[in-house]
Formats: sequence, C-alpha cells, structure tokens
Amino acid sequence: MLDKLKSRRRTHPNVVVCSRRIQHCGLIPREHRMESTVSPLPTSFLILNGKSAGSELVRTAVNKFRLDGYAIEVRVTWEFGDAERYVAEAVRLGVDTVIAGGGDGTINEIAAALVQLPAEKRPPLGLLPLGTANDFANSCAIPEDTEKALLLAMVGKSAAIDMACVNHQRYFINMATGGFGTRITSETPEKLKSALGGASYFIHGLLRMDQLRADNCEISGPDFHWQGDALVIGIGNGRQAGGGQALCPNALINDGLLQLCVISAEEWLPTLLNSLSNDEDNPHIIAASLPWLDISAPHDVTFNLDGEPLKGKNFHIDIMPAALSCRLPPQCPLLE
Ligand SMILES: Nc1ncnc2c1ncn2[C@@H]1O[C@H](COP(=O)(O)OP(=O)(O)OP(=O)(O)O)[C@@H](O)[C@H]1O
Ligand SMILES: [Mg+2]
Repeated sequence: MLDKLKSRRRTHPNVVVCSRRIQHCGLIPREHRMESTVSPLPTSFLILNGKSAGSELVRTAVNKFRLDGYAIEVRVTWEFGDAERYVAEAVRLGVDTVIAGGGDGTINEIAAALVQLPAEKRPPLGLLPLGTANDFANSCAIPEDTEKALLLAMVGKSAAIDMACVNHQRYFINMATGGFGTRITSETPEKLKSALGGASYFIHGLLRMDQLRADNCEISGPDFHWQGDALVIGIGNGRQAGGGQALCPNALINDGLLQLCVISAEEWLPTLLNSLSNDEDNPHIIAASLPWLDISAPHDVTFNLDGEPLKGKNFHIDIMPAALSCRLPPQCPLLE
C-alpha cells in the first residue's frame, strides 16, 4: 500500500530538501522560497484538536511519516477560533493538504475556514478521525487505523465535495440536526464522551427521554412545504449524526443536494424505534432532496451543525456544490 502511494508522489516546491530528509519542522513561506527548493513529497499541515494532543498513536504516525520524508507541520487547538488561524497559516505556507485531526466539530471548523478562502488558495482537506463519534469520517469509510488514515489524508485522491451554508454565515459539512437529536449531542457531557465514545450520544439520549419535547416548525424549499411538530430534523450533506444514527441514509456529498429527514412527533416511540433504519413507508418520516430550504419556528430552536450548536427562529440553508476538495478513499460510499 505504502509503495503504491509513494509511486504516486508529486513534485512540490514547498519544502527544502536537506540530504534525503525534509526539514519538516519549518515549512518555508511562499515568499521566502528559492527556485531550487523542490521536494518529491507532498506537504501537510495537521491541525490537531487539543483533546487529542496527547495521543501516542498520532505522535508515532507523524514521526514515522516524517522519517519517510513527508513534511508534516502540526498545530494544536486550545479553543474555538484556533483552527481558523491555523488554516490561514497553512495557506501562507502553501501546503498541499490541511488535515483535520479531531471529530466532526474540528472538521467543521477547518472546512468552514477553507470554504471562505478564494478557490485558488484553498488546499484540499484531509481527515484524521480523533473525535468521539467521527460521524463524517466513519460514513466516508476513512480507516480507523491512525497511520492508514494519516497516509490517506496526506496523499489520497481528492474529490470535489459540497458543503452547506446556514444563514449565509455558518457552515456544515456533514449534517445539521434539530430537535431531540440536537439536545442529545450538544448536551452529552465530555466525560461520558471520553468514557463511552460514540455510544455516549445514544445512551445520553435514552436517559433524557423523559424530557422529550417536539419543536413546532415550518419547513419549505423548492416544491416542498411541511409544518408540524418535529421530534428530529436531520439535514444531511453526509448521512449520519449523533454517533452512527443514519438519519439521511441516501445522502451523497457531491450531488449538489441536501437530504431532509423529519421525524414528526405523533406516535414518537414506535417511530423512534423504526426510524433509525429510516423506513421510507413510515408516515411519520418526511424525506426530501433539496438544494436549499427554509426553517422557521415560533420559539428558538437549536440546530447542531456537525455537533456545534446554533440557536435561532429562522434558518436558511443552501447547498454549496463542489465547495471543497477532500482526500477520500476510492470507495467512499458518500460519492456518486
Ligand atoms: N484543547 C481543547 N480542549 C477542549 N475542547 C477543544 C480544544 N480545542 C478545541 N476544542 C473544541 O472542541 C470542539 C470540537 O470537538 P470535536 O467535535 O472535534 O470532538 P468530539 O465532539 O469529541 O467528536 P465528535 O463531534 O466526532 O463526536 C469545538 O467546539 C472546539 O472549540
Ligand atoms: Mg463534536
């Protein structure tokens, strides 16, 4: 596998070759590069969520690939906002790939920063899943093994993928969820997440059933209108959220469409039990494929954009076709 990928390496002018090794701890900014500085290896900029900063698996994988000659810069986030600054740094350095090392929220923050750059400056995104649920990476079939995932993130083939924009200012790459599902993911305690991983969202959801409350809302889009009490609203660019719940099982990330799935509140228990397999005949599930949609509610509702909350009464959601390029496995189930 490694040999096959190595044979596909491209020449890139971003790094200085120092004997056979690359000076991986200091990529040279574009303006300071000399004509003769060439490297046969791609350069990567790994933005690691601070929650995974201590991972020995990551350290071992990065060191291994650096010894093989790959140039990998690593930055660690401490709080929201750090990733965007690091993306700006990565662009200044002219790297071949920006790698999101974290969960769905980390991918969201990095993808949102990338999509706001001018297209010609936008490097491809790579994924190193290190979060709790890793819903986007899992549904893209990114390898669980850290070394395999890092190699794919550095040199995998990139594909153009869509993103979604909410109210012209926020973004999601995987899914926006509202209603009951939202409250599960935004309120699941960090301790439960680190102890139980993806299952924590589901378990926390079961514990919270007594507080189940539907959101009354109106949803409209091209040739589509629905109003009612929604228990769960899923708007998918990708397919699953909340730790493996495939709310939008037919979604594709390069079809220029959003998949809407609403589980209405009537007879919620049988619906909930059946719904997670998304039975198309179930009258309590409303599904549609739309390029944009508007959602309005009389009271504040919270939407989770890739697990990060956004509160409001009115949401306008647009698909942004081919907004990013992302290094994905050849058999990624989310590509058409
Ligand atoms: N050093 C840090 N410690 C704690 N939180 C951090 C740190 N750096 C960034 N964050 C925050 O982490 C959140 C993103 O976490 P992320 O979604 O990647 O992990 P997760 O929630 O465990 O995984 P998943 O969403 O896949 O279940 C963002 O809100 C971000 O601001
Ligand atoms: Mg998260």
